[in-house]
Amino acid sequence: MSLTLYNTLTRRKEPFTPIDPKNVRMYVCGPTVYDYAHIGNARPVIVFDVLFRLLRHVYGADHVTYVRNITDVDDKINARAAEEGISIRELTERTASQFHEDIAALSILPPTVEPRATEHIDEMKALCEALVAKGHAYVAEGHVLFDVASMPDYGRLSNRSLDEMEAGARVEVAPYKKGPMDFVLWKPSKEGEPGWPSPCGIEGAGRPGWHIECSAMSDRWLWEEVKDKLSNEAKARPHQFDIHGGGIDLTFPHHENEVAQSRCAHGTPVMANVWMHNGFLQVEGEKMSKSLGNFITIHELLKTDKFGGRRWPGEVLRLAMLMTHYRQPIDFTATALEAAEKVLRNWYRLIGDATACEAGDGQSDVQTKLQDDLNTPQAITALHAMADALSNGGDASALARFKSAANLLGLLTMTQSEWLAAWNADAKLDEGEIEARITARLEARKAKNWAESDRIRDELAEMGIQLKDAKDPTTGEFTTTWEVMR
Ligand SMILES: Nc1ncnc2c1ncn2[C@@H]1O[C@H](COP(=O)(O)OP(=O)(O)OP(=O)(O)O)[C@@H](O)[C@H]1O
Ligand SMILES: [Zn+2]
Repeated sequence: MSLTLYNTLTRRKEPFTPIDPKNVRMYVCGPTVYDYAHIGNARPVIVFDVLFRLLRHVYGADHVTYVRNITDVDDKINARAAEEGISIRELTERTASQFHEDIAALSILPPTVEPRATEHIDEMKALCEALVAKGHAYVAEGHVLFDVASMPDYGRLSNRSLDEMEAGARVEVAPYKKGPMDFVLWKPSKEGEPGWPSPCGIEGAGRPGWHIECSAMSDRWLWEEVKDKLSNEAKARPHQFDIHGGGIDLTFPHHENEVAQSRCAHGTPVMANVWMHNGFLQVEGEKMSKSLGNFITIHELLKTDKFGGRRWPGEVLRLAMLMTHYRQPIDFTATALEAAEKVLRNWYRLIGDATACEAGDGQSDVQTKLQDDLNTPQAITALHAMADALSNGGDASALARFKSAANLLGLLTMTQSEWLAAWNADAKLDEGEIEARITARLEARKAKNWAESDRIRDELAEMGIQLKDAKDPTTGEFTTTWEVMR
């Protein structure tokens, strides 16, 4: 077994060695809960779910702690709640439960811990105090600010020098900052904004900056809560953990600043050993993002016909996403979803209602490929090879091996009946709609548009509707009837 991962910190692929193999620890930045998550946001959730599954498989399910937070205090949240005229709590609760509903449909395992920022304010304040006491932060006009000049290797993660950053700083610098790149750890809250008693002798209420939230939550759940059960080697490396992940846009400033806060507060050489970043999901070459307005939400993809004129099963989105390596950009298209759906349909047909089982003997090619920096495209190729072999005849254990190899990617987690039933229930096709599609298909046939006619047949089959074509022996007329597949 050898797992290699690309590390943003060293800019190369390296063998992964956990600090304590009995307690592998990973933190991934979760959503800021003020709006529906878009499918770009789904990418880190899916990618790190695959890594979580792989780590559990390699080190044992009870030996991996995965923390993915919820950011429920942020100025974007305040603004949205005010806009909608609802309380912040109402907005964050609603958005967080929508997020959970959405990602459950993508077969995402729940993380070990899902901490909320508002439940860790004391830890954030303690970090502010420690940073001020050690001369890495200062108080100015009700703010606590991190003094980046106090950290000699600030910029190491994102590979940029402080001079370069300062020269490029175009934002207007607040007059109370010592240096233009100094960032906020704590800021004052006005009447009506969420606030807590401030640290560092500041009077009045305030709230944390975004970066300090992740430094506090990762240390609480990956060090404080687990330190007693760690190996002696791991105890000798306090406040450090194995893997920290997120989208590539978080490298700077968010992760750079997390590193600065955590290392300076605890006096450590690293915050996390391995930093992993997924590439963007793009639309016509541009990052899918809320601010550009070019986004489609997970909810819309699953429940409405806004993308490609139809609804899509969550597992299709998951497979389509994993067809590209996590560090590459993905250009998102309906064609990719269609291709993924076709593959899944075939695979489900192949496994039928075989129930899940653990792969007993040996390591599959799928696992080997995943262990090479999560090479999901090659893992999927390996799954195709297993599927081909199976369709030429295979015994129950070959089937079980195929299914558990697919499970490692979070695929084929259901039986074929469950998949059809889930999709049918979701599609809620009424008879009128089925008839309308059959008419459309007959028209396509008349026009000799075989591709379209096949597409409609496949689409209905996907929803569990089987078509039967017949020619009337007397009139020669072509007719189609349908029935629900069993
Ligand atoms: N288009 C995208 N492709 C891949 N990952 C993305 C994309 N957009 C956001 N992410 C990731 O989603 C996670 C949640 O981030 P966050 O809640 O800050 O979203 P966001 O950056 O505010 O979205 P937006 O850029 O649309 O405003 C982060 O790990 C971020 O890197
Ligand atoms: Zn974070």
